[in-house]
Amino acid sequence: MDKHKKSYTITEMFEIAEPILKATSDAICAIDEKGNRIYANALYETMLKRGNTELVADSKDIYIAGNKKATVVVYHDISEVNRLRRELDKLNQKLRKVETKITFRDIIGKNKALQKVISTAKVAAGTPATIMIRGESGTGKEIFANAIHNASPRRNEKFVKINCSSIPEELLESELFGYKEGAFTGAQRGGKRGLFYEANHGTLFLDEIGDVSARMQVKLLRTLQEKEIMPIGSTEAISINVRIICATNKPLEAMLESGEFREDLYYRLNVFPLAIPPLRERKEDIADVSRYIINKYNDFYERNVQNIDANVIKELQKRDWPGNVRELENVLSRALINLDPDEVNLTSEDVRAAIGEKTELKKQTIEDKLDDFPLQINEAIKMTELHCIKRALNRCDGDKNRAAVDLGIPVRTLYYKCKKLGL
Ligand SMILES: Nc1ncnc2c1ncn2[C@@H]1O[C@H](COP(=O)(O)OP(=O)(O)OP(=O)(O)O)[C@@H](O)[C@H]1O
Repeated sequence: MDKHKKSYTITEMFEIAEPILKATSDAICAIDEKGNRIYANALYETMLKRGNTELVADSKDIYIAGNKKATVVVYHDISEVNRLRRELDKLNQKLRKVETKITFRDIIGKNKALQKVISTAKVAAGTPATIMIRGESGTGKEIFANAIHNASPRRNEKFVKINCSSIPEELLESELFGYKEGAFTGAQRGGKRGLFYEANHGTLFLDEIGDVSARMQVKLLRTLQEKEIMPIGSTEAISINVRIICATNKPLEAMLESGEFREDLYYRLNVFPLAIPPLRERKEDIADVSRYIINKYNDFYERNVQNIDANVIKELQKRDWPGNVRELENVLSRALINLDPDEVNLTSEDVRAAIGEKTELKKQTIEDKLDDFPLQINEAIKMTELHCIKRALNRCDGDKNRAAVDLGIPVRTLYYKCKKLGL
């Protein structure tokens, strides 16, 4: 032992260590061998006074020259850790519900036409045939596609979905078929597997199939005929085994007439047609669907609605629901969010308020968008013209004759405007 080393009393030791003990985020106190408190840091006072704090404590005895001189107790505040743990548990519960596979039992409605579609879909699920689902937006095309996949022999393989209308043509091609490394500038290293490849042995759901361009229709037809894909920039075809389910809200038969949709592709896709009726044609289902939605979202929004007033259903049945079940789901979700967490009744006032909120919101977004327009009228008109013309040309695959008809202007005016706007 170092003879020159000064020996300290336990109290002096705490005084020396004070700056360190003060800097920690734990509450610390020390008790001498007689049980008297000889030290407590500032946090000790505040943390132990806060009644609801969740704490865990550790203690250690301190010996000097073999004699026990004090016991130090360290308290950790674990309320934040516990809060996060509870949050995580809740999220995990929600996630488990979301991950639960969608089945035909999730498609609610006793309406005869809907029940007929469900039974046809069940038969189709057992076959490898291509299925074409028709129906307005929000009628349940995607849940049907999911339920079919989960009832099919491919249920343990992947279900891959792509919305063909939300992606520009060049991107759609690489998304679907993939590309080889170096196929084009900006192509990622190692290339990219397309969704057809991803869905191999499983199901590929091509949503909004009526919106694919003429060129992509040719590529899709070739893929379905040959059962192989050719990634962009590659010379080697890859065999694939994919079940196709597609959906659209477009009048495909009229598009065949006008030449916008290929007949050969139509017949390849339309092997098992399923047409989902809109909600306004099955208003008798609104009660069951609403109850299902409330049950589904009660947990999600941490609400506790147990009763739906009879007037609510009457009120809901009066509407035509152009956005179908999705719109009904949005209205009921908003009504739930606005309720008190303990409220057990959903009244027609709650629903009316939620419907009203929606119209207000819609108005606001349009106004907001207009707020971003240039102040100068000429500039604003130019911007609108540019937007309308681009949209029409896109929809008509660059065909100016058809675009001019859609825009309601002579084709010569369209040529002139395109030149002026630099298109
Ligand atoms: N019969 C039904 N029973 C229960 N929920 C339904 C039913 N139909 C639709 N839904 C729900 O409505 C919402 C919209 O359904 P989905 O996305 O399948 O419609 P969609 O026809 O594919 O819409 P879009 O054409 O806009 O892509 C989803 O949350 C879905 O779960």
